[in-house]
Amino acid sequence: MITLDNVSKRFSGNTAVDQVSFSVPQGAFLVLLGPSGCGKSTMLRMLAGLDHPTSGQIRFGDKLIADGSGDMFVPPAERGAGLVFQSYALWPHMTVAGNIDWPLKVAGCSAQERRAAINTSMDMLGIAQLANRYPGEISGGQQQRVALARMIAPKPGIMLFDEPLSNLDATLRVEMRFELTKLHRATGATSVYVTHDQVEAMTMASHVAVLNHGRIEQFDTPNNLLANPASAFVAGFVGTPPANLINVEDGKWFGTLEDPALKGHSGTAMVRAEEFSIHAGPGHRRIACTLAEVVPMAGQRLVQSMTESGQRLTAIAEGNGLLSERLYFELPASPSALFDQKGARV
Ligand SMILES: Nc1ncnc2c1ncn2[C@@H]1O[C@H](COP(=O)(O)OP(=O)(O)OP(=O)(O)O)[C@@H](O)[C@H]1O
Repeated sequence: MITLDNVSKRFSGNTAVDQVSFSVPQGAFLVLLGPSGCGKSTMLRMLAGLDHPTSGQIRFGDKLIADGSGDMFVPPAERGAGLVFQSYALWPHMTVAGNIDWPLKVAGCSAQERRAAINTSMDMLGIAQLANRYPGEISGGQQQRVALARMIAPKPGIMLFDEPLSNLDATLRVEMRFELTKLHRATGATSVYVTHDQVEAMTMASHVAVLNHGRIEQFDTPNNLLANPASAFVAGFVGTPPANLINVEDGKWFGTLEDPALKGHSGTAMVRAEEFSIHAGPGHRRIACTLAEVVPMAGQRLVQSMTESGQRLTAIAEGNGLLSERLYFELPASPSALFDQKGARV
């Protein structure tokens, strides 16, 4: 179990992590998800022991490993946590096997233990045939596999990942997502994974912490984030495509279309792309748009368009029918969720 209790991290006046509390059970796959600069890496670095919290407490199981008061700080090497970064950080003068061996050697394992751990972790990542090559002689994807094998060789109880797939191309990323999920299951280690890619989060996580400006917007399962976003920020960040957030003024969609379902509300309303229907002409509950972009997606089309007031809307079009430049998006009978002017769910 990993527990954070009111953890904050300030860098000379700048608050990177702001009073974060959560707990995940042993064996969880926690994803820290959020836009650039929201504090994900700082949280991971505090778990790894590379940064000290300014206040609050971090526990692995029952053990206090860092306390903002400064009274307790377990050094990185004694936390039983392995770390993999976006850059593979392999030693260029050591072979693949030598790189994997390095942390085992530092930990003082016997030659026999080391040999067994190197072979097991190379087998798990499917890189045994590369054992005697140098990092300069293997591809980027293979280097990332070596970095992962090096991380799991000492059998860490906690695996920490900082955007490990961002240097890989799209096809390799999909393959490695699958490999990472397999690795997580096979090792049983609790994983914490930093990304700004919500597809990675949704496919791999058991728990997701959505971060914004150093604070947790929502801590939930991937399904609940999609079904019940706690804030406008979450609704506009997760999902493929993310939901539309439509401006509502005094009970009127876009400030112009009055609707009893919005009575008295000002803020935003959530409409998922699949809840709009697309029409060629005007009508009840329809808003005029200009076609901006059409993206084919799994037998359907993602249609991006712009309203006259400049709001970008996304809808799903079935089939291959021709779409004219002038379109009308029809609103559903009621919004899936309403958010107030500060973005909180109402
Ligand atoms: N060593 C540091 N000194 C000062 N400010 C820092 C330091 N490290 C991070 N920050 C600041 O803390 C905030 C959070 O940074 P952090 O790297 O944790 O964000 P992130 O969500 O991981 O971003 P990215 O996805 O771009 O890596 C940012 O405003 C950043 O500038």
